[in-house]
Amino acid sequence: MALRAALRSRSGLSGLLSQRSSCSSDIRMCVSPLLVPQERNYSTPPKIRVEFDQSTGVAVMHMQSPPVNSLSLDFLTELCISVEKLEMDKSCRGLIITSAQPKVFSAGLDITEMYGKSPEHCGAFWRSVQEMWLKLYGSNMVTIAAINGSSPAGGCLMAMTCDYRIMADNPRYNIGLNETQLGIVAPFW
Ligand SMILES: CCCCC/C=C\C/C=C\CC/C=C/CC(=O)SCCNC(=O)CCNC(=O)[C@H](O)C(C)(C)COP(=O)(O)OP(=O)(O)OC[C@H]1O[C@@H](n2cnc3c(N)ncnc32)[C@H](O)[C@@H]1OP(=O)(O)O
Repeated sequence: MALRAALRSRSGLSGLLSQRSSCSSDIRMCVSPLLVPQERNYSTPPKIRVEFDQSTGVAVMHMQSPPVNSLSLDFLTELCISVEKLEMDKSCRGLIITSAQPKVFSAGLDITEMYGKSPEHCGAFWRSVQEMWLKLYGSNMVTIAAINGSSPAGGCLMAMTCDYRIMADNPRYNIGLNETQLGIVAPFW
């Protein structure tokens, strides 16, 4: 419902994002090496589940945030912490990222994080997006996106930051960047 409201009010959404784009250099400098969980509600089930096989050195990260693994601040924070933990374990050489949700790898940025929120919240959210792709793109592990469902926009970004991508062969699954259709201008990075 909130997504539909946000899509109906494109100008509000793009306005907020273009506000952030005007201080993109500031954002770049603000990316911190460690994300501190700020709004994590520990009563909710984890959005990320990691299985690490010591014998192969390969970890599988299951994204399990119903319904569509949208990239909320909480989700991104958990994901980054999980990647950091694996990075610190030198026996972990490879990381496979996949979805535990049916038909969707990730729906991209959580629209509800950007609609009707304060500039401060949008700033924190955008930093967490940057942190996610920087962490994956710069990882020492071999990273693979096992794309077992649709992966628009931020979901595509996440997959692109991995070293390899394998996508399930299903014509119903889409992948690509659609932010101009949504009226979003991706800021400089
Ligand atoms: C290599 C280095 C490069 C570095 C570059 C750095 C930066 C680059 C900058 C930007 C690039 C990335 C930009 C990202 C922008 C975004 O991600 S904006 C989000 C765009 N996402 C979408 O438009 C996806 C919209 N959703 C869908 O298409 C479909 O929902 C789906 C994912 C294909 C699933 O379809 P399905 O039929 O199974 O489910 P529903 O459509 O019924 O949805 C179920 C439920 O989920 C809600 N929902 C869907 N998507 C989102 C979302 N993105 N955020 C929040 N909520 C979402 C939907 O509203 C439904 O909820 P309900 O109505 O309450 O049931």
